[in-house]
Formats: sequence, structure tokens, C-alpha cells
Amino acid sequence: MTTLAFQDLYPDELGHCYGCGKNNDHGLQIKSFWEGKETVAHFEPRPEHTALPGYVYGGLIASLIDCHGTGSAAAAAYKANGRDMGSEPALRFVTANLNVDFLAPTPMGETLELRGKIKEIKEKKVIVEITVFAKGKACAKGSIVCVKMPASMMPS
Ligand SMILES: CCCCCCCCCCCCCCCC(=O)SCCNC(=O)CCNC(=O)[C@H](O)C(C)(C)COP(=O)(O)OP(=O)(O)OC[C@H]1O[C@@H](n2cnc3c(N)ncnc32)[C@H](O)[C@@H]1OP(=O)(O)O
Repeated sequence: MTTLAFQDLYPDELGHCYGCGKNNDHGLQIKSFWEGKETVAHFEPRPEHTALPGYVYGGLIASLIDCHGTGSAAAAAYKANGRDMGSEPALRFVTANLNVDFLAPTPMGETLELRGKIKEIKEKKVIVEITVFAKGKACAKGSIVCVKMPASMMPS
């Protein structure tokens, strides 16, 4: 049985996000999964994601943290409610706040691993902490405050 990524369960009309939209051919299409109590995603930066030669652009790292974070928040909210992800009514989260510490230069040519921990979960707000590893070394740490998506943001 294949396990679907959190983002594969987003409805088509919410699949256009640059970081995680399954329908965005030019996007990053990040895929997140549960691994025990943590969430995990992997991403291999492409040449256009370069900062200085040999090193990954920090904005890309922030984008990965952003979308792994909002996906983790939605998955955690479903889990806390004892529901299958994707079931109705939908639990959707957007980014309210994102903080990233760049701990060490992130080398190109490596698959990055993002590991998320759910730090706080409330009905309307989820806080996720994410560490980004390259070759087993922590290169960045992010904290993301995710808040339920306002109805006004839902595409009509
Ligand atoms: C399978 C099915 C799943 C479906 C899954 C669909 C996925 C669906 C998304 C797909 C796409 C992905 C998305 C990618 C991530 C973006 O890129 S999202 C785009 C960037 N984000 C935005 O555009 C959001 C713009 N901002 C807003 O709309 C509103 O300010 C917000 C964030 C919704 C907050 O609304 P608000 O009315 O101010 O919230 P409010 O009720 O006052 O606060 C709620 C809680 O959040 C806290 N809070 C609010 N703002 C902040 C802040 N800036 N800093 C810290 N804390 C804050 C409040 O303190 C409060 O905390 P508590 O008191 O409860 O502890």
C-alpha cells in the first residue's frame, strides 16, 4: 500500500501553492509524511536554487520549512481530532509567522531532510518546529505559526 503525502490529499483547488501544490508544475512540490510523532520531507535542491556556488539559497530553505510546516499543521489537526486527513469538513492552515535560523551553510548536491515537531496545537493555531538536515548535519531551524485558513482565502 502506498502512503499518500499530506499534500496529495489537498483538494485540487488548493494544489497551486509554489511550495507544495501538486498542480504547480513550476513549484517545489514538497511531500510530507508522518514518521512516528515527527513529520518528515525530503527535497533535492536544483541548480537554480543556488545562493553562492555550492550552497543552497536560504529563501528556498524557508519555503521548504513553510510548506512542510503548514502541511504538518493540517496533519496534526486531523490527528488530534481522530480524523482521516482529507475528510470533510476540511482543516486548512496558512502561515501567520515564520522564523528561520540558518545554522550552517547548506551544501548543494545533497538531499535535504526536514523533520517537524508539533510544539503546540489549539483549535485555530498550530506551532511547528522544523530542522533541516544535510548529510545528517542540522543546517537550519525554523518555527512556524500556522492559523486556520480564513474563509476569504478559499478560491471561489
Ligand atoms: C487534506 C486536507 C487539508 C487541507 C489543507 C489545505 C491546505 C491549504 C493551504 C495550501 C496552501 C499552503 C500555504 C503555504 C503557506 C502560505 O504560503 S500561506 C500564505 C501566507 N499567509 C497568509 O497570506 C496569511 C495572511 N494572514 C491572515 O490571513 C491572518 O492574519 C491569519 C494568519 C489567518 C491570522 O488571522 P487572525 O484573525 O489574526 O487570527 P487570530 O484569530 O487573531 O489568531 C489566532 C491565533 O494565532 C495567533 N496569531 C495570529 N497571527 C499571528 C502572527 N502573525 N504571529 C504569531 N501568532 C499569530 C494569535 O495570537 C492567536 O493565538 P492564540 O491566542 O489562539 O494562542
